[in-house]
Amino acid sequence: METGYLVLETGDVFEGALIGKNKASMGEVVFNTSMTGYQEILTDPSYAGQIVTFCYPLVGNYGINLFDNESAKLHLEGAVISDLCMAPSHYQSIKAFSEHLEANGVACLTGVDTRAIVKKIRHHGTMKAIITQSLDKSLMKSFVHDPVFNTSMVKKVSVKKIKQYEGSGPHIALFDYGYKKSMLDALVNAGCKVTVVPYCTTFPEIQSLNPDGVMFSNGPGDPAALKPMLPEIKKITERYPSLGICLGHQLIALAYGAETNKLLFGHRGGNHPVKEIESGKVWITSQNHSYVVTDKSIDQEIFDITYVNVNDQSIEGLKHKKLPIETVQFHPEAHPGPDDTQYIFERFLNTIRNAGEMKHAITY
Ligand SMILES: NC(=O)CC[C@H](N)C(=O)O
Repeated sequence: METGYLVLETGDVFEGALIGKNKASMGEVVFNTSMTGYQEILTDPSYAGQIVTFCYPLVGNYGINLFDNESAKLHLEGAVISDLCMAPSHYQSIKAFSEHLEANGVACLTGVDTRAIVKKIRHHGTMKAIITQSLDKSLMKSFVHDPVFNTSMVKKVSVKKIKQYEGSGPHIALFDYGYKKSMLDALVNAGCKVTVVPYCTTFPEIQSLNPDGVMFSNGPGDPAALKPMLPEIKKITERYPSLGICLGHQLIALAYGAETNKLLFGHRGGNHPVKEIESGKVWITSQNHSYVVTDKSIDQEIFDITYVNVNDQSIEGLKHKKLPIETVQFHPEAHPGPDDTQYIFERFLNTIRNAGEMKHAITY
């Protein structure tokens, strides 16, 4: 293995061993506190443009299997690991983490003090970083010119054409902003027919599919980058029972006039406690996001706040007061992390079953 470096925007340099892609890789450095689930994290499209620091010290010990991919590709820009296991042991393992990254051209720096990196991120916030083989000065200049931080990555990860999955239950249009397969699985396993649609699908295009409900998926980047789509999202949610998850939640809130802001270092992990306001119950949730809906920007004439984060009181869920629209910031589909909040999918499907008459409530 060759020597490599993680260089942060602050100028801090961490030396380690480089595997995967041997040239420079740039992204926004974030950290994830999950103890397992590295394969799901590698393939979650919401990590596009990011370098993920794994907080759990041992990664790769159970290898890579055929079942845990959340999408067909690895989307992250790079991985930073304390202790990478090169000889995995698990009956389902088909290859090692290092082989998987090498085959997919993703840079990985291992043998670094990830605790020190996490401390930097917690203090300065998520920031630009490079995984590199050389400490060439010209590389550092590219921090200033990185397009990744200015454009929407949703376009890159979304399907280009609609894709259908047959089922005998309700028909759901699933907006693909970079959806995780577990989200599709939750619907298909419940018997739904699912039509996955590109991120830029308009209201008339959704109407022509005649769905019973619409789901707005997770996805990478700043939700504000999808501003041109907000009027369409508003019309769609006024017409069809809707569920928004993570980026989908943020977009629905924006469409109804709320604002989003960026947390200092986000929530990424498998044990984020979230309080359900109505029942007072605390659910342990899977999370992966930087942005949140700004609480003061929510019009409480339009939305009830349904969930809040126990650690920082940030908004974790909304419910429209009149229309069947529900949104959650966390990931009920889990993978990785606990599936305690899977009931949100069941509730959505029950809402659809009870909402038949609403179809004609608002017409255009
Ligand atoms: N997982 C997601 O959908 C993330 C949403 C958004 N990209 C954020 O970071 O907040």
